[in-house]
Amino acid sequence: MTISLAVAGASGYAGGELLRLLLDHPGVRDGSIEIGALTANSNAGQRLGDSHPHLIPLADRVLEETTPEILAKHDVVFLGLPHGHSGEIAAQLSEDTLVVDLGADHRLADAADWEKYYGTEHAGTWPYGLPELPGQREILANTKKIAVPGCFPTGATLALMPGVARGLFSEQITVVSVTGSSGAGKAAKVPMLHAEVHGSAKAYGVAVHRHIPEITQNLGGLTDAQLKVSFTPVLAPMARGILTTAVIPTSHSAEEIRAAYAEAYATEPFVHVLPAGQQPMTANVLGSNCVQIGVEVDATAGTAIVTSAIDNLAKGTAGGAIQSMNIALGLEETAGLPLVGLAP
Ligand SMILES: NC(=O)C1=CN([C@@H]2O[C@H](COP(=O)(O)OP(=O)(O)OC[C@H]3O[C@@H](n4cnc5c(N)ncnc54)[C@H](OP(=O)(O)O)[C@@H]3O)[C@@H](O)[C@H]2O)C=CC1
Ligand SMILES: CC(=O)N[C@@H](CCC(=O)OP(=O)(O)O)C(=O)O
Repeated sequence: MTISLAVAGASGYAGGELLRLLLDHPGVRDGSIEIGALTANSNAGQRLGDSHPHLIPLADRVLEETTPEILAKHDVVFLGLPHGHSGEIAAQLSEDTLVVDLGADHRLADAADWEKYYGTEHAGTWPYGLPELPGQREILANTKKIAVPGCFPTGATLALMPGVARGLFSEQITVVSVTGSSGAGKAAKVPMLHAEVHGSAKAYGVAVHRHIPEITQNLGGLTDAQLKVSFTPVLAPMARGILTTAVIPTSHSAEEIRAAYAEAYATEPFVHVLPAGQQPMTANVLGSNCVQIGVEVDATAGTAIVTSAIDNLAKGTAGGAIQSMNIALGLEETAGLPLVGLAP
């Protein structure tokens, strides 16, 4: 049986990255998965190649309107839409359709958190598409709805998970993530122009970024401790990549913490804990679904310093979405997901 798949928001960065990865998915290559409708908003009626000239095999496909009727004809629907647009569309799709939401709409469990940080009505909560979380693969293998994590929560959660779950850190967690500008999407305006971003770096969303409750939710689910999570994103002059630095008071040694991380991630295909003294670099993971993690301790300060590097568009969005789709469809989890980055 052929699985038919649609991508809503195909003209955007997340939709484009999904299609780039899907084109090399073994299911697409052997014909068992068919790329069906590609939909957009302002670009509907245009060629996909006008939005994504790099997607050469699909360049002449015409983008359709994003309607439930067009999406409903498919077994799998990816929603790469701005926040607040997935809930209404998803509600009009069949219960049997595997819907993978790349937006934030279904990530948070607490409606009050959603309303506080997003300012609209909460659409509901779906199983969270981070397979590395304890017990999550089983949940994803038995669901038809997946909320793909935000890019910062992916980098921060994977950087902190083993230390928090094993009680190696204190409750006060400080996270700073340096990000490339593609995280803001194609529709971003003046603040993302080359002249504004090039040769400069700036913090934004300070103390109010909407990924604070998502990171807190992920880490809070791993411990009974009352975590206090501070998160600050920093925009850097690069297109892709997120480098996260987490600083957490600890009384444990670097060797002990690194051994705990190595053990926790020993069987994870995409998570790589680096040896002592080696630090993650965004270039090492670009274009891949991989995460690099560095673990050090500053004994003088009494803090662990854990760093992680991801590609925001790959493991941080489209790659993570395909990884969860693979699990939900009973396919090889790593299918179609590059294990090697594009460095230098
Ligand atoms: N970029 C990233 O690194 C990450 C993105 N995400 C999430 O993925 C989603 C997509 O982000 P991204 O691709 O970056 O954003 P883009 O702005 O690049 O793309 C948005 C897409 O949604 C379409 N769209 C815009 N408005 C509407 C509407 N009213 N109805 C239907 N479609 C609409 C656009 O169509 P058109 O261009 O034709 O107007 C475009 O295809 C967002 O929810 C984002 O938060 C999550 C993690 C990381
Ligand atoms: C550079 C930049 O602007 N990045 C975006 C990250 C968006 C994202 O990954 O996540 P959502 O799916 O939750 O929107 C931001 O900080 O809002």
